[in-house]
Order: sequence, then C-alpha cells, then structure tokens
Amino acid sequence: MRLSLRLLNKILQIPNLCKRTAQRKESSLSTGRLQPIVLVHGGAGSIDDAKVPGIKIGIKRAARSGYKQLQQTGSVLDAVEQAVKSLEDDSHFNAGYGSVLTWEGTVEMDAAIMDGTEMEAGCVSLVRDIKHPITLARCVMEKSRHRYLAGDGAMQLARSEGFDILPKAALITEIAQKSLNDYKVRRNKSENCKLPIPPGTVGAVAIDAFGNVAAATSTGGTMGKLPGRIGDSPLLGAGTYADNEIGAISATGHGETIMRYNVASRILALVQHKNCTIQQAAEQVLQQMTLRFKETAGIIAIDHRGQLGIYFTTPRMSWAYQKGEELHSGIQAGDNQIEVVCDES
Ligand SMILES: NC(=O)C[C@H](N)C(=O)O
Repeated sequence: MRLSLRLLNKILQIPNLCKRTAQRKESSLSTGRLQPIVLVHGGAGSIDDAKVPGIKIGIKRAARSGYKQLQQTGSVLDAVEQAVKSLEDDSHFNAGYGSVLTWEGTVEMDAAIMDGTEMEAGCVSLVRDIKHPITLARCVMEKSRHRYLAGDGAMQLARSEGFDILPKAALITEIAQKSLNDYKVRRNKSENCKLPIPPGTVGAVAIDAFGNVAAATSTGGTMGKLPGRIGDSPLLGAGTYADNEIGAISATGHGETIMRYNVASRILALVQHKNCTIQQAAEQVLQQMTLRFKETAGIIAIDHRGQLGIYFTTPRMSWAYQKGEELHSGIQAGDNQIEVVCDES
C-alpha cells in the first residue's frame, strides 16, 4: 500500500508542500453531526462591474434554493441539481438560458452531476433546446445504462424522458448574440485574437450532516467555439467530481487546460494522499496550472468533513454558500460577505 501511494505521488509529481496536519479522521458517516452546506459558483473570469449586482443576486439565490432543497429532501444530489437549475434559469450565467454561442450562432451545452456516496455520475454534452442540462445529466445517471451521452443520443433521452424541447433559439439572449458578433469582428481583424473565456459556467457542491457529498457543473462552454467542442465541465476528474471519502469539486475556467491538467482529481489526490486541506490543495493545483499553461481557472470544493475550498486564478469568480442561517458570498479575492437568512419553512 505504501509503495503504491509513493508511486502514485511520483507519477502525479505532487510536491510535498503541504504539512501533514492530521491523520485521516474516522468516517463522518458514523457521526451524523456535520453542518450541511451548499456552495455554488457562477463562473471564473473577468466579470464586468456592470454585471456584478445581477450576478450577486443570482448566486445567492442559487445557494439558498439548493440549501432549501437539502433541508426538504435530505439529498445532496437534489441540492446540487436544484442550485444549478436556479443558475441555468438565470441569464446572468453561461448555462441554460444565457449560454454563450458557438461560431455558428447555436447553443451547445455540457453538464455533469456526481454523487459521492455511490460514486455514481451522469454527464451530457452538445445538448440543445432544453432548459436544464443538469437534470438531463442526472437522467443519464438514473435512467440509462450509460454514464455519458452526447448530441443526438442525449437529445433522444431528453425526448423519451419527457423534457420540454424548446423552439430553436429560445435559449439565445441578445447579450449572447452581441458578444458573438463582437468577437467575430475582433477575430476578423486579427486571426490571433485569443478565444475569450466568458465567465458564467455554474456549479455546486454540497454536504449533508452524514458527510455525503455531491457535485454538479453546467455550462454553455466557450464563446465562438467550434460546433462539437466539449469542455472540462462534463469530464469527471477534470471539471466535476465527488467521492464521500475525500470531497466534491466543481471547476470553471479554461476548459482545454482544466481537462489536460485533470484539475479536480489532482486537488482531491493532494487532500487524500498529502493531508492538505482542500483550500491548500486548490491553491497549489491552480497556481501550478496557471504557471505551466498560462491559463486560469477557479474551483469550489468541500471535503468530507465539511471544510471548504474556494479559489481562483482569474480576476473574479462569483460564489456563495449557505450553512445554517449564514449566507456567505464573494466575487473578488478576499471577499466574504456574511448575511443571516431565515427560511420560512
Ligand atoms: N467559463 C467556463 O468555465 C468554461 C468551461 N470551463 C468550458 O471550458 O467549457
């Protein structure tokens, strides 16, 4: 066992930067005394000041609606799905309604959901004309014999499971159309114009009182992407992951890099094998990724004891979480605004 861990660390080339703080605790599954938390993000990137107020409202609403769902059904999977649905409905975010457009002016969405208890997962890519790709991802997990469906096959499942298929262009907002037009103008002026990563991918992680965790991520991808392009969000171990023995993660940022660097797996490996806190692990992996690839990203994460990791190498990332009556939120490094909220239920 020792040998194989050493070997794994060598293969991953994990530097021993994190202190060994504690032995792994007994499974929290036996205690049932953790404080449930739902933590969400609304994408990492350069967020315009003008968009901040709307994003703040949407991100806090999503954390609260996921938390309420957790209280009602006790299911972390329901909680992350509900939080992400709330963000998919909100045009401030690049997921569901408000998704960015492909070079052809169409919407193609990716999503994944993962349950840390059974390590069950569902993923979809190249999904069109449905409001909630995250629910379709869950459907893949629960209703199909596969774990990942893309394109026509995913749409066929959506139809057979009774999803509303919206008229073409129903998910396209004026802002998304204008951003694509502007990008095409810039790109025509200079071939080298870098593909922008519009923030707004959304994600959620949650933990219940027993230490069960789940993760979910949903996105329209990158603006002006080629049709058929798939990002990191639906790839398990890159943009999304959950394992009750370690924790749950949702990532956002430059998908082509996050998938190559296997961001979620690397962070969880540091927590599991190096006794890093999830925050230390997130900082280390994202800083290394940014150094090596010159590309940026952000993550939200929760470990199996309910410790949080929130970190980004982009200028901003919107996030919020509810824990009991406390609603925490932020958008810039160092932010942590705390409000007390009371749910009527
Ligand atoms: N804004 C994002 O987070 C984009 C997403 N990671 C993708 O590459 O599809």
